Amino acid sequence: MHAFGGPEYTKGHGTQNDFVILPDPDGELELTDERVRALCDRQRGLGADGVLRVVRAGNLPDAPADVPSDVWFMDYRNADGSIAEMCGNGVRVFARYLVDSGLAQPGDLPVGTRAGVRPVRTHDDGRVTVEMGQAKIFGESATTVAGARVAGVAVDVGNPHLACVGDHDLDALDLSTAPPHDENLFPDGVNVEFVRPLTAGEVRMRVHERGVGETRSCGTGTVAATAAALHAAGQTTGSRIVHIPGGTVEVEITASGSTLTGPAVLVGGGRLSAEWWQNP
Ligand SMILES: N[C@@H](CCC[C@H](N)C(=O)O)C(=O)O
Repeated sequence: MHAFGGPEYTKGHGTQNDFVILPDPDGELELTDERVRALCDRQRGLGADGVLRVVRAGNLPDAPADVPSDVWFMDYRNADGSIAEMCGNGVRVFARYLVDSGLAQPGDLPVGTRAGVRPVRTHDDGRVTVEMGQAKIFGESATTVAGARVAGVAVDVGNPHLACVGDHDLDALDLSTAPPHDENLFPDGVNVEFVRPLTAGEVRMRVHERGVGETRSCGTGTVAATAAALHAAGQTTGSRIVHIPGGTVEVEITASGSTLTGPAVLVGGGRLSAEWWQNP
């Protein structure tokens, strides 16, 4: 057996939005953009949509001041190395990792993110519920698909989204490149959801994620999609079952916040090669 000798990792996913989890309680790993890109690369690395570093908030210099220092902080990176404020599927997988590795007790626990602390509840059946905060609709906008304008609403779920609700032919959508967006409304880029209402209370969605590309699920995206679907139906509160290519999640939006419930799976883990980590 090779003694790989590099950092520990675990691979996990939430509705097939997949992550490499790096435990680093003291914030000692030098997590460069290049290392993140290499880890997420599906040919030269482990392959993932993003990286979740597990660090005590007090040991991460850029953790927001309102996150208590002893809270476990999800230092999230997109596959291209960029930092995002929030990742809903990531929080579920992160909480599953904390519980399964003995860093937290099952039940209710807080997870620190760049969008603030997110209260989480782990369930016995493997699902995890995350309190996602308010999904704020802050404007109307549009993108273009195959030369045609597609209208949507701008939604802030801690990170930015353009959620387009309509009678889309989701199977025919080409999301191999990023749908164009209004740079004035979304100066830091945007995650774009195409949402098709099904029967009452259910929608289907595909997503192109900022810093990643098309993914099989996006937790914050499902919350944005639900807020947009409710808005299109003239409502501000309610719930939706959201079907994404990687599975199904449940979203509820109330007057004061929102919740996301879905599965969180740990696949396995080991150690990276120390040599690869030095020069990935
Ligand atoms: N997959 C995530 C969202 C990850 C961040 C996003 N790509 C961004 O840049 O905002 C989720 O499950 O919410």
